[in-house]
Amino acid sequence: MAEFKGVIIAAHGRHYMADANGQRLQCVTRGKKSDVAVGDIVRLKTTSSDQAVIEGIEERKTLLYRSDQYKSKLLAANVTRLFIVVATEPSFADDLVSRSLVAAESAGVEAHILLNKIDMTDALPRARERLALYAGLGYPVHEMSARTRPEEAVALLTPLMQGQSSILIGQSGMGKSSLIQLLVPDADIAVREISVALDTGKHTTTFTRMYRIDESTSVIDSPGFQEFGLHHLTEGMLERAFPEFKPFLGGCRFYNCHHVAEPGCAVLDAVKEEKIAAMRHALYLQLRHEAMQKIGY
Ligand SMILES: Nc1nc2c(ncn2[C@@H]2O[C@H](COP(=O)(O)OP(=O)(O)OP(=O)(O)O)[C@@H](O)[C@H]2O)c(=O)[nH]1
Ligand SMILES: [Zn+2]
Repeated sequence: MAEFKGVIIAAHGRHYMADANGQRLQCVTRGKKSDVAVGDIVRLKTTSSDQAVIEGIEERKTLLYRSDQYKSKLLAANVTRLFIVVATEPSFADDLVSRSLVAAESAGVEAHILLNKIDMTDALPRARERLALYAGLGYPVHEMSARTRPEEAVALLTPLMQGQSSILIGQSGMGKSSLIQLLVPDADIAVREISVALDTGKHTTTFTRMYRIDESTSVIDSPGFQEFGLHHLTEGMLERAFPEFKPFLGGCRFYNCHHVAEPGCAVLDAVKEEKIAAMRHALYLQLRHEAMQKIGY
């Protein structure tokens, strides 16, 4: 049987769904391997009319993943743009926004922030104020209301997503599902089909899936997350994932400065002078600490 190519459009544990020229195939990997991610282009061999085995993974352009002390979890492959969905209410966690930005930077993925629920005007000024930090770092922040101004939200997002492989991530309750519904009107049906095929039962929101919008445009919906571990990042990757550190990186007294407590550290000086936000430096220290806890996977 000849090999052919497909794209992984859903993953649930070690069960995958691939799309090969419009045909949906349930897939498994050979052996115990589970290193396949949604968005991967895979080489397949059919085993029955709607099933296939994954023989290999084509080289990835990008790979987003999370990790804790013990293991890492692939989030999505070949993504070119990451959208972090936040809302005026409930309020969002800066820690998760920054971790997502660090993940995007280290994967070479362009990150944007979507501020949803701007109809909740009481909470809007505070949300804007908090997001000014990220806008100041160069991350585009786009405002919308999925519920009260859906057409405007679609008009804003369509050109941002055109020709891109996007992923939407966000904490629960920010309106990510509402935005996906606007962008992919038949998302519900697609999800039901996939969850029957992959036998995910009621857990329709617990798996990552990709929707094709047109030939060159796709969007990945990933489950809401409360934690975003980045234990896999090395110190060198970490400092480069904070764009605001860049102007200062060559300026430390010690060439191998860790920017923790060293004398003559240009990064620490910049924090003192408020050129770098203290909160972001604190997260850098936290991520550095986490990376050192890595047990090896
Ligand atoms: N006021 C207002 N409410 C919104 C807006 N967008 C979504 N909501 C509401 O916010 C709640 C959460 O929206 P969802 O789209 O389910 O949020 P989610 O981020 O997908 O959350 P999970 O499904 O828990 O991951 C729902 O009650 C939506 O109706 C908006 O623009 N304005
Ligand atoms: Zn330093």
